[in-house]
Amino acid sequence: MSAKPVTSVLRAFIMSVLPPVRKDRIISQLPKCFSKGATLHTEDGFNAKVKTACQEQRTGTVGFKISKVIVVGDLAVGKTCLINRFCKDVFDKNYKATIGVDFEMERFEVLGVPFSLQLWDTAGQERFKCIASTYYRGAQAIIIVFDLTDVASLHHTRQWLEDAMKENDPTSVLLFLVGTKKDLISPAQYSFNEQDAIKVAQEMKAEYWALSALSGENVREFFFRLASLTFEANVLAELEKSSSRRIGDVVKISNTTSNLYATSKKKQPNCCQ
Ligand SMILES: Nc1nc2c(ncn2[C@@H]2O[C@H](COP(=O)(O)OP(=O)(O)OP(=O)(O)O)[C@@H](O)[C@H]2O)c(=O)[nH]1
Ligand SMILES: [Mg+2]
Repeated sequence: MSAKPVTSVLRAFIMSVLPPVRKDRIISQLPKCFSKGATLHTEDGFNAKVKTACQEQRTGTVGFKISKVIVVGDLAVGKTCLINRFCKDVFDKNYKATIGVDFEMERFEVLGVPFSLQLWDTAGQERFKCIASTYYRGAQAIIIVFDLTDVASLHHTRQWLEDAMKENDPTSVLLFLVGTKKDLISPAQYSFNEQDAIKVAQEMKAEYWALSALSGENVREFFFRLASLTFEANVLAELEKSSSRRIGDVVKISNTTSNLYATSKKKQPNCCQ
């Protein structure tokens, strides 16, 4: 039996048990990057193969998969506030440390295909780090957060990335370096700090964003961009799988054809496998 009827039936079943995707979670165009100096995708629109596959309903299991996204960074940089601003549209000025991990689900519709993200909010406090790190594995995207008003938190992002990468495949995971609390910094100071942040993002091969959970500036734009790029990578992987199944051979293609950083990524050994 071919795979198509099975996936169609499964999709119909899942659609019937899940509530519909919220109207404000529908993505029909690729959202713009924040900075052309540090982006994962230089094209203006979605990959043409991805658009065609969505139109022809050839996205395989993508429509009922849940992509894992982990959020890491120093304590009190604003990870929880960032997730809460996007998922619940709330902001709490009182600091309540995350203990271990927490997670939120967000459902989108991208190019007409349902797509879910599971956002894992991890603890930045040292004493909870070993619990949190047990949840790093299997991420499709990693958000490394720093506080724009605290330069040390930017420097620590390299260590957060290194720890998260021990549990993940560097050839397929998408990286985002996110500076928070933009409302607390003057435009002049921001421009000065941005150069450093972009340099770190380029070294990491991450896409850079600056935002504020307090004002909401760039929060929705950032998550829409993340959802879109993760979706695109999933569809391309699905197309690669189905073409290799058809021709009986494995063809290696990069996650996003226009991924600036894709060619220089090398597979590193995973200590836990
Ligand atoms: N002004 C301002 N304050 C923020 C912003 N984001 C977070 N904060 C404040 O920063 C503090 C820490 O925020 P959290 O989101 O709890 O930090 P966290 O990174 O989740 O901290 P851990 O869970 O301990 O790792 C809180 O007092 C927030 O109100 C922001 O965009 N602007
Ligand atoms: Mg937290």
